[in-house]
Amino acid sequence: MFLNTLTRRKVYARWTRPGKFDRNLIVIGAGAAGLVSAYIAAATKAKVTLIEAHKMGGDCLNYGCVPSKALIKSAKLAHHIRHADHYGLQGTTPTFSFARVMERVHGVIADIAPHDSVERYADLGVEVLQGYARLIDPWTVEVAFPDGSTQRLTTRSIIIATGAAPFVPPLPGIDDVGYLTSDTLWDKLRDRTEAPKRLVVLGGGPIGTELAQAFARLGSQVTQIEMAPRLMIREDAEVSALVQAALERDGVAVLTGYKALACGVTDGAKWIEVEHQGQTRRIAFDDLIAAVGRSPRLKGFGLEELGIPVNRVVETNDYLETLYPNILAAGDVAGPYQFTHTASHQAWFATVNALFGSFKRFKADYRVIPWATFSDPEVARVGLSEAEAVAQNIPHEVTRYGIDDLDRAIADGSAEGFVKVLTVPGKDRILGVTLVGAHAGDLIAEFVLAMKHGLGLSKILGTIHIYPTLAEANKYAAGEWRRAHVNPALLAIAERYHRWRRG
Ligand SMILES: Cc1cc2nc3c(=O)[nH]c(=O)nc-3n(C[C@H](O)[C@H](O)[C@H](O)COP(=O)(O)OP(=O)(O)OC[C@H]3O[C@@H](n4cnc5c(N)ncnc54)[C@H](O)[C@@H]3O)c2cc1C
Ligand SMILES: NC(=O)c1ccc[n+]([C@@H]2O[C@H](COP(=O)([O-])OP(=O)(O)OC[C@H]3O[C@@H](n4cnc5c(N)ncnc54)[C@H](O)[C@@H]3O)[C@@H](O)[C@H]2O)c1
Repeated sequence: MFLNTLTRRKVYARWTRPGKFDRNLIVIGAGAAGLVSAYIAAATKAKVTLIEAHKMGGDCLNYGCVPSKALIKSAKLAHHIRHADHYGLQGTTPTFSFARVMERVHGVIADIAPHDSVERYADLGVEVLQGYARLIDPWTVEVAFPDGSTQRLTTRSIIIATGAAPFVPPLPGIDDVGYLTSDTLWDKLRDRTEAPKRLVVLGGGPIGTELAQAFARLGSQVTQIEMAPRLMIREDAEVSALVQAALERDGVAVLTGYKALACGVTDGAKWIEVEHQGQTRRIAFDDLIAAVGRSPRLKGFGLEELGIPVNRVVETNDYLETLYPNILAAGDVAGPYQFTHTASHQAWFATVNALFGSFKRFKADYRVIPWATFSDPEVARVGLSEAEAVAQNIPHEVTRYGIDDLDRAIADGSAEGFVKVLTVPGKDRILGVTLVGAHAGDLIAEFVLAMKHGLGLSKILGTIHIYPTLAEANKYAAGEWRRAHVNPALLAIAERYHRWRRG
């Protein structure tokens, strides 16, 4: 669909281009993608307007990364109190008010909110408008303000950064039983003195897995329902197995290969009907969290009227340009990833291409994309997984280091997990890393740097890592690779040399 320049020009033919523009850039949506776009534009002295319909900071700050990680922290502490005997203390059932935990979650959001606030961005030189934006033509955006007034702005370029919203599966009865999503649960559960008693978590992706474990640790009786054969299907099967075992230890009933069919209320009691290998059964619950994926926000702001093609995400080319090269997209709405850090990463390409594309355009670079799921143990990945390498027929070698062997992990009582490194056969060049263990999301940074800058495992092995740290796992993994690649001929010579030296 993205043809030559002539064809591209044709898409503008039905519109009247303004003689001049009020702004260089309008950014729609103030989540990670929009904030970073506006920041870069202002830093390069462009006149930029950022339009947000709801809350500054978008999903990550208000409904996603921030509240979930704050909840996970309280849950981990509850877990440690419960299992304090592992550390020579007396384990006990934690007593707490769930409302206080949620109060802390909201406190954390409030503490971080100034980073993404209207005031901060205004100080940086961004014009921030709080209203709903709609594309009128390729250069005009209309803002509808909460008081009912509207304003039309013209701009040379536009970045669509409208994000994604939780997908709610169309199960019969789901509206009658009521459900929570990541958008609603932080407010709806805010004043509860106790965590939901019987909680169903629908979905075994990162959201479902992080929340299922956190709520179980905070006292909920959790049933997690995933229709795929295993949790966290994008990761290798051994990762899914390890995470499932960890969740089960925390009391989560993990049902994989279970399809949700319907929900209902019988005599005031809520249930969900699931099907597994031809058998159906009902699971009673008090609350249900739908965590079965997030759908990009594509409707209601002019994409249809402008004829901008969408296919689950806004269609963009390598430069993040839509059908109209002056309208670009970044973040969850553009895909293919749905992470805060990929949204910010794309924002750089979208903004630079929007503002300076007439001189030089940059292709969005997806070569080294890391992510982590903040279960306990954490799961972090960069590059290829073993299953992907096999499926794509990519020649590779696998090196493993078991974190159960790591001094610091043993001392910390977190001796679980592994580092798995895929390399080019016979070389130390890294193709991908999967890291499972405490702080895996932090530890993987060294491999991300190595991959990004072409450093092989020998360079990691040759780097001093502080003893005793979890980060030593990376070095030991590199050491495993080295041991498997010693030159036997050289070793034989060394052995003869030592024998000769002994006389
Ligand atoms: C529970 C949960 C946990 C998560 N944890 C992590 C994590 O640990 N790490 C991680 O990297 N990612 C995590 N994510 C994903 C992360 O939150 C998203 O990838 C990220 O927020 C995407 O940023 P974005 O800018 O693309 O979109 P958003 O943050 O969704 O921002 C889009 C903004 O656009 C606004 N908007 C939409 N339409 C209009 C319009 N027409 N006019 C004006 N404004 C509009 C919306 O109100 C919204 O504020 C998590 C998500 C959830 C739900
Ligand atoms: N730590 C992180 O970085 C983090 C944390 C949370 C979310 N996120 C982002 O948010 C995105 C969305 O996360 P998510 O977990 O909601 O979605 P997901 O698409 O990753 O996982 C959803 C899961 O639900 C299952 N499912 C779908 N319909 C179902 C049904 N009817 N019954 C049972 N199971 C069903 C799917 O098989 C899938 O495994 C992720 O892809 C990720 O990019 C990131």
